[in-house]
Amino acid sequence: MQEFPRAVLFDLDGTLIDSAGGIAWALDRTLVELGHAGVGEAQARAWIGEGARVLLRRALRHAGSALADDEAGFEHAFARLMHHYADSLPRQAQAYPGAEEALHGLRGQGVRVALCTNKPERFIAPLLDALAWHDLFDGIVGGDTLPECKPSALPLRHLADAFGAREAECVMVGDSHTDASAARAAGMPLVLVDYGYHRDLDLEAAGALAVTPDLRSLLVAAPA
Ligand SMILES: O=C(O)COP(=O)(O)O
Ligand SMILES: [Mg+2]
Repeated sequence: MQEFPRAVLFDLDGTLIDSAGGIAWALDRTLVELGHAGVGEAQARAWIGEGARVLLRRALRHAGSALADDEAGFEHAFARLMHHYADSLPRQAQAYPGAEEALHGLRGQGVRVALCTNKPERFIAPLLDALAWHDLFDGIVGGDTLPECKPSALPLRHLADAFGAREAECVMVGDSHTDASAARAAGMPLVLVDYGYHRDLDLEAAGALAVTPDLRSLLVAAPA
């Protein structure tokens, strides 16, 4: 990073926490309840990143379920997923090594730290409780907080605005093409993690300032 940012916006799933096992558990319970086979974690990982509705629609299509394209049926299935999703939060609360240290370190350096996730907003506070990450974020935007979610630029612009910062003075840190596209649309510098759920994303070609295996590398760019 050439200049130290005023704010760092973090994606959640696949970037700060390895939540795929918990999300897959909730998805499979939903699918089985609807009479389909579960898909397992490896398959679910490939569908995470564009919010829970996209995840469920992909899973229903994969299962050949008519509910994927039936509005009322889909809403019923989505309500079941949300029910199981709430129960899965303790399983989702797996921080990646270095994530918590990076968050504390940035805050200690006076950088504003925000959560910019496509996860439904209602689950964020309980998940932060489970992680004991209560007061770590200066701003939080979930997938249904605003009229548009990532890959729209809106959540990123909203957070930059809330911090009185220009987009170019912030950094978006994420794992997937939704993060990369949102950062590009917002004109915000991007850092990608090389783990996570980056289906369809060519890490080297995504235009990131850096691709990192460890979020603690964000602290290296701090001014002396
Ligand atoms: O819920 C999702 O699909 C992904 O959430 P994320 O934006 O934190 O990766
Ligand atoms: Mg993600």
